Amino acid sequence: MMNRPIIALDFSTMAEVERFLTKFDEPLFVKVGMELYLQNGPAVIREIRAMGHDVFLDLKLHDIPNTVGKAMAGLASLDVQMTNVHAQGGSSMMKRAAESFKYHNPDGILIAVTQLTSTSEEMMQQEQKSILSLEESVAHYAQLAKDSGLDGVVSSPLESRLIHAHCGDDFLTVTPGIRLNEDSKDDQVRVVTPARAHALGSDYIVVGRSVTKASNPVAQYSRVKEEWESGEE
Ligand SMILES: O=c1ccn([C@@H]2O[C@H](COP(=O)(O)O)[C@@H](O)[C@H]2O)c(=O)[nH]1
Repeated sequence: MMNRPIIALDFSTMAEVERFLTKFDEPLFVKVGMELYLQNGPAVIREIRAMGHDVFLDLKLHDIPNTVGKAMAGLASLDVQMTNVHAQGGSSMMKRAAESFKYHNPDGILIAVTQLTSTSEEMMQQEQKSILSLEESVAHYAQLAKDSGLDGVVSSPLESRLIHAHCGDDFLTVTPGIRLNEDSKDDQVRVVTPARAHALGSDYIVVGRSVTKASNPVAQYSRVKEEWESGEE
């Protein structure tokens, strides 16, 4: 069975979140990112969990190992199903994050961001002065995350096959950069449709504005889910 699409709740206030979530009459898997968490704090997680939804807390921690390990202990106690760090923080940082997260939340999923879906190969080479191709860099960070004890990575679906080939089918690919055919890319660079993400073997898709900005979010979510599950546009 396919995992539910994860809906990115990129709102500023809890009132907006409540208005959005009360439209749905099923338990969802939602993502709380920096916009919502940094303006509202841990209370948003408690409220969303109390409504019966699963939560991916997407704060992309990236700091020295001690700081990330201690911060992760706090996040893990929030009863979230998934959270993340930035793989570019390195293996020591990821190992400390994994030890801390798994100790407090043994059933939770810990993943690492490889290269943001708003990053292109040109940006990597010109701005990060990377000598690797985008795919080489994603594969490298995925392997580093696996070796550090993490459960999977964030990438575009365009790299899901490559990650599974390097790290195995059980290593999770959690993939934003999802757009329906008629949608604008906005600030994203590496985008595909839900059906294409299915064909490319992603384990999870993360969908934000396609659903949250739709005139009928419930109908749009059903369409995303149907495409994702069937693999057909
Ligand atoms: O590489 C990444 C990592 C995280 N994200 C997050 O996913 C959603 C995508 O939102 P859309 O509106 O569907 O573009 C957003 O919360 C990002 O912070 C990502 O896009 N890419």
